[in-house]
Amino acid sequence: MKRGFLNSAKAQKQQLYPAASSSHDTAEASPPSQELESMYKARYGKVENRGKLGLPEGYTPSNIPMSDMQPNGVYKDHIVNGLIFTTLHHASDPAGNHNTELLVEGSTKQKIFSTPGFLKPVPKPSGQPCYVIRSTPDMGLGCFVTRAIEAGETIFAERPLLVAPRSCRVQRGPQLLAQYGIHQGNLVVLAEWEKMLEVAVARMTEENRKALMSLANNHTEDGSGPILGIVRTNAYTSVDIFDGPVKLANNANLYSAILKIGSRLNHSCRGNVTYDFDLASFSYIFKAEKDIAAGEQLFYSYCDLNVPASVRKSQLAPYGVVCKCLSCINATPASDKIRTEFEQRVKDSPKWVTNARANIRLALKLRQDMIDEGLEGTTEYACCLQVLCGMYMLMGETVKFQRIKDEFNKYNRLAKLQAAF
Ligand SMILES: C[S@@+](CC[C@H](N)C(=O)[O-])C[C@H]1O[C@@H](n2cnc3c(N)ncnc32)[C@H](O)[C@@H]1O
Repeated sequence: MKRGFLNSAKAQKQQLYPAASSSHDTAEASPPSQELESMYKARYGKVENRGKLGLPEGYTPSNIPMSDMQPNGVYKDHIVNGLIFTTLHHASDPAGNHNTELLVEGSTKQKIFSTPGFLKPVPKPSGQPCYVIRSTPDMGLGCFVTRAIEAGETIFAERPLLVAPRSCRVQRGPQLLAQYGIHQGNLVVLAEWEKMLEVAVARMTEENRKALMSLANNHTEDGSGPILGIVRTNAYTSVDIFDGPVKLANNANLYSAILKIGSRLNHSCRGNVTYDFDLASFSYIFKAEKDIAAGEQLFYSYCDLNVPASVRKSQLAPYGVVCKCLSCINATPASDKIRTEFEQRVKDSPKWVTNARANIRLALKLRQDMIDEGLEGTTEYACCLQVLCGMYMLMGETVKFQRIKDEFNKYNRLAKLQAAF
């Protein structure tokens, strides 16, 4: 999936805890070469078929030890290759089926565990569960809502099943590549990383292990083991959790999170769901970004929204997704122009307010274009409504003002803009 899979610009939100020794934002930095050498980046998405090339003769995968189990049924922490196997466990869940298995650097574990209020309960949506996972005709399993949902409503929230580094942190990675050559060396690195993931998965409760192992796997032909294949098909890149003080280029020090429900969300370029990660409860919170009718499928965009259909197609291709959303099947040069220009048009729109009567058409056209492209869930759409409200207010059009204001209030539940009316 795009965005790591979920790796697009939209998902690149600010981290929720500050960089330890940096007063400024998490500008991307280049990793020191030694650090880069010690990690091997597995490409997410569907990678090439490596044909019949197998593991090198004479290579035997490392044996990674397990730790002892504590009386509460949770395995003790232990360190292998500079990473800690640890379990997020909440006393209120003795069965442990809301546990998260973490495979993290020690300093990262410390940052996570020292988050103020950690570990809060997972936020509960109001009312009964309102989603179901079921088959789709052409996308495998998907997640559907069982009742009408309003824009801004929380649909579900969950802790990840597993959080592990995005890159394969194996011991002697560069040496393995040098010893076995780039192709077989890569296979060895993938096999070594699988061994680490095997231990993380062995530490899970049976229910969580089953949930993880039943997720989709597109990486069956590239040398990934069964767990790494699932991780690479289903991972949300956790932009809030990273090693060291700053995020490194190419996501090298970020983490992947695998979710039981969230990893069942299929892609659409006209998505209806967005998510936030809350570090204090260590949970992903999924919210409707549009009104969703009972029975509709939930979709999240794996690709960038502000690019033409051809670019979206190429961003999605590595993930085995051929998008058949209305915006893709009905794409025209005009719809591509809307996609590539809507952000700039929204940026320009506050200028229109000074001459509201002359410019109201521009604002109405912008709103309609965004609706046509299914972009109502974007912050830009709420900005556009805010501008329209300002224009109608200045024009003394109270009925129209009220109608757009009601719509603005709905979409602003997620956008959280400061409204001046
Ligand atoms: C994270 S999984 C989503 C859930 C998955 N459908 C399942 O059965 O568990 C991602 C995979 O779902 C499939 N998928 C997602 N969106 C799709 C779409 N719009 N069209 C076709 N397949 C899609 C692709 O195989 C993709 O690699």
